[in-house]
Amino acid sequence: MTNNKIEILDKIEENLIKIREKNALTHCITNSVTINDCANAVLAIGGSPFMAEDAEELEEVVAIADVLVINIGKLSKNQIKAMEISCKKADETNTPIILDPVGVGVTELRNKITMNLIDNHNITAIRGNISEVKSIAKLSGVLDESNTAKGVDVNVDDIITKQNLKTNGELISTLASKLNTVILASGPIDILTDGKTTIAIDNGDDMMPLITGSGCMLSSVVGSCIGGSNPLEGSLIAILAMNIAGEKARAKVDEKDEGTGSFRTYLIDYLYKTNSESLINESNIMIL
Ligand SMILES: Nc1ncnc2c1ncn2[C@@H]1O[C@H](COP(=O)(O)OP(=O)(O)OP(=O)(O)O)[C@@H](O)[C@H]1O
Ligand SMILES: Cc1ncsc1CCO
Ligand SMILES: [Mg+2]
Repeated sequence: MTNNKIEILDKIEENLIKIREKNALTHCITNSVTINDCANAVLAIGGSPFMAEDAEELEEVVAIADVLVINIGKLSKNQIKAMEISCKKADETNTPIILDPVGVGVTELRNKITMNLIDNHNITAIRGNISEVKSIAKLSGVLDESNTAKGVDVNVDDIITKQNLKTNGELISTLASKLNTVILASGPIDILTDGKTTIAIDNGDDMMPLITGSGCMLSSVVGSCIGGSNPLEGSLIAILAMNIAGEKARAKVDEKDEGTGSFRTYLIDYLYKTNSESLINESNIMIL
């Protein structure tokens, strides 16, 4: 991708058309807490969700899928096996794999599963909160020490701010190069990088972390967008679509004096209403 902001924004319209035309079959192995929100988010952006995880059918599912999303939020023995079978098949069929390493750093099991997936398969993109991304940096030998996430939530000491943006950008870019993958680290400001181009995205709303699964939904939407375009540009559309939908959903709940339950519904509504004009005009991105 170019490092020119105008050229990056110029590609949004054609990529969003491609994503909608492709209607990428998005195979998700994900946690049961937010699985329904993920399926609805995929439909809203223009993908086609397929949540399958029984070993018996997985090779057939991956063979027809455009993209595979792996979310380790609520692991079970069956799911771990499903992830291994699906990723092995996805490597054979060159199907992009998106990894959401929920809670990596918090338990040994999550560390083991995450690093097994990263070390043994072609991961196209990793989407996690900044604590999760830093934990992977530590496990990969790119960072000496890291805080741990608070369960599935970011550690407050890690939150991306204007002050630590450059340092975080450099760290995540180094990690992306080392792992040969795109990384999208989320928070109040998000950082997206493939190791060559690094973009900060300052959109979204502080109500987003107050509903469960805004990150899981984002990872699934990243999957559909990558399946319909390409890793870096697809991830950029996904994060802009989610965060601008978040901003509009917040304005709507404030206007109607509502709360987080309604916010969750409006988030899907505005994801569905995503259009390139608003992604371009309302985006607040900076090339690092
Ligand atoms: N304080 C904030 N202000 C604006 N946007 C935010 C804020 N916190 C998170 N977001 C947005 O919310 C979405 C999810 O990011 P977050 O870092 O909370 O993911 P997560 O911790 O993996 O979530 P979960 O595991 O609950 O699904 C991203 O689109 C991110 O940009
Ligand atoms: C709350 C929760 N617990 C395991 S997965 C999940 C969804 C948000 O990541
Ligand atoms: Mg998460």
